[in-house]
Amino acid sequence: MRASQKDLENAVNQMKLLKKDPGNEVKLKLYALYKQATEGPCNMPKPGIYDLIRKAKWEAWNTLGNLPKETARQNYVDLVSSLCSSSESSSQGKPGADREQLRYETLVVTSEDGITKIMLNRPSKKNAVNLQMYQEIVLALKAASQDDSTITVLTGNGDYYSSGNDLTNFTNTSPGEIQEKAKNSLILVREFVGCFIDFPKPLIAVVNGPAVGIAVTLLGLFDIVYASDRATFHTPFSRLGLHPEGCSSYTFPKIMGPTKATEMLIFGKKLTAEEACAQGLVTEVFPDRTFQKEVWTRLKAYAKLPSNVLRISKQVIRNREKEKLHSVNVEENSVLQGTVLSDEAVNAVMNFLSKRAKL
Ligand SMILES: CCCCCCC/C=C/C(=O)SCCNC(=O)CCNC(=O)[C@H](O)C(C)(C)COP(=O)(O)OP(=O)(O)OC[C@H]1O[C@@H](n2cnc3c(N)ncnc32)[C@H](O)[C@@H]1OP(=O)(O)O
Repeated sequence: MRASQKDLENAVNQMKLLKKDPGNEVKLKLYALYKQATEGPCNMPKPGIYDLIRKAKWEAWNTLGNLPKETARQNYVDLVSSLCSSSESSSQGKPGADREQLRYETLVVTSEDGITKIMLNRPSKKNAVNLQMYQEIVLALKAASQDDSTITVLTGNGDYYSSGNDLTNFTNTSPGEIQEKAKNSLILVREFVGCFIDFPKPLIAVVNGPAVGIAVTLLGLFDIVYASDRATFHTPFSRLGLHPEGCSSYTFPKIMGPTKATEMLIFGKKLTAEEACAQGLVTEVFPDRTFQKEVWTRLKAYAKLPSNVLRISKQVIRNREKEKLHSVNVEENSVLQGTVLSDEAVNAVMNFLSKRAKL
C-alpha cells in the first residue's frame, strides 16, 4: 500500500522523537524527499556557491529530478521507518564489523569493508525466489540503502545464482484463493522491482552460477554485473506462458539491441557468460576458479572510494531513466496479471512439478 499524506505527517512527527542524530547526509535526503513530496520538483533558484547550507539543500532536492510526489512520500516514510528501527536495534548494542544485520529466512546479509552483501540462501532449491524471498530482498535493499556501506552486492549461495521465480509459489493454494494470491504476489513483485529501480547506491551483481528468469531480467537494473564463466543467462518466458518483467522489455533492447533482446526474452535463447558480456549485460567474466577472490578484491577497493560521491554519480547516471523504468514496471506487471494463471502458465508449472520438463 502506498504511503498517504497522514503517513507522511506521522513520519515527520516520528523524526522529532528520534534520539540519535542521523547525520547530515540523511537529514539532507529527508529534507529533499519532504520538499519533493509536498511541492514536487525543485522550484528554487540555485543559491550562490558561498551559501553552503542552502546550496546543499538545493542540490539534494534538485537531484530528485521529476520523481513523482507519491514516490517521494513513500521514500520519506520508508526512510524514517528504517531510521527508527535501526535506532531501536542499535540501542540494543551490537558491535562488530562483520555482523549479520537482521535475521532472514531466505537470505544471509552481512556488512563488512564498506560492502553490504545480500546472499540468496536457498541453495537446495537453486535459490528460487519464493514469496518470502521477494519480501526479504525488499527489506534488505531498504536497509542497505540506509546503512553506512558504500556499495551493495547481490549474489547466490551454492552452485546457482538463482533459478528465478519459485514455480511453486502458487501451489498448495485453494482454487477459491488463487486469483487473490496471484494478484497480491504480483503487487509484491512490482514493489520488489521498484526497489531495484530506486536503489540509491552502486548495486553490483556477483553472478556465481546459472541465472534464470527474473534473476536475469533484473540485471539490467544493476550498475555492475560480474559473472563466473560457469554462469548462464536464460529467460524461458514463452515456454512458461509468461512475459518479460524486471523492466527487461526496456533495458534489454537498450543494452543489447532489439533483435538480441528478442532472441533472449521471446525465444528463450540461453547465453553463456561470455556471450552475455559481449552483449553488454555482463560487465566482466572471471574464471570460476578465481572468481570469488578476484571479484571481492576489486569490490573492496571500489568500496574505499568516497561513498557520497559514488551515490551522487549513480544518481546522475540513472535518475533521468527512473520515471520511465517505473512506468515500464507497472506495464509489465499488469501484463503478467492477465497471464500468470493462464492455461499455458499453469501447465508449465504442472510439467515442472511432475519433473517432465526441465530447462
Ligand atoms: C509470484 C508471482 C510471480 C510472477 C513472476 C513471473 C515472472 C517469472 C519469472 C521467472 O523467473 S521465470 C523462470 C522460472 N524458473 C524456472 O523455470 C527454472 C525451473 N527449474 C529448472 O528448470 C531446474 O530446476 C534447473 C534450474 C535447470 C536446475 O536443474 P537441476 O537438475 O540442476 O536441479 P533440480 O533437481 O531441478 O533442482 C534442485 C531443486 O531445486 C528446485 N527448483 C529449482 N528451480 C526451481 C524453481 N524455479 N522453482 C521452484 N523450485 C525450483 C527443484 O524442484 C529441486 O527441488 P527438489 O526436487 O530437490 O525438492
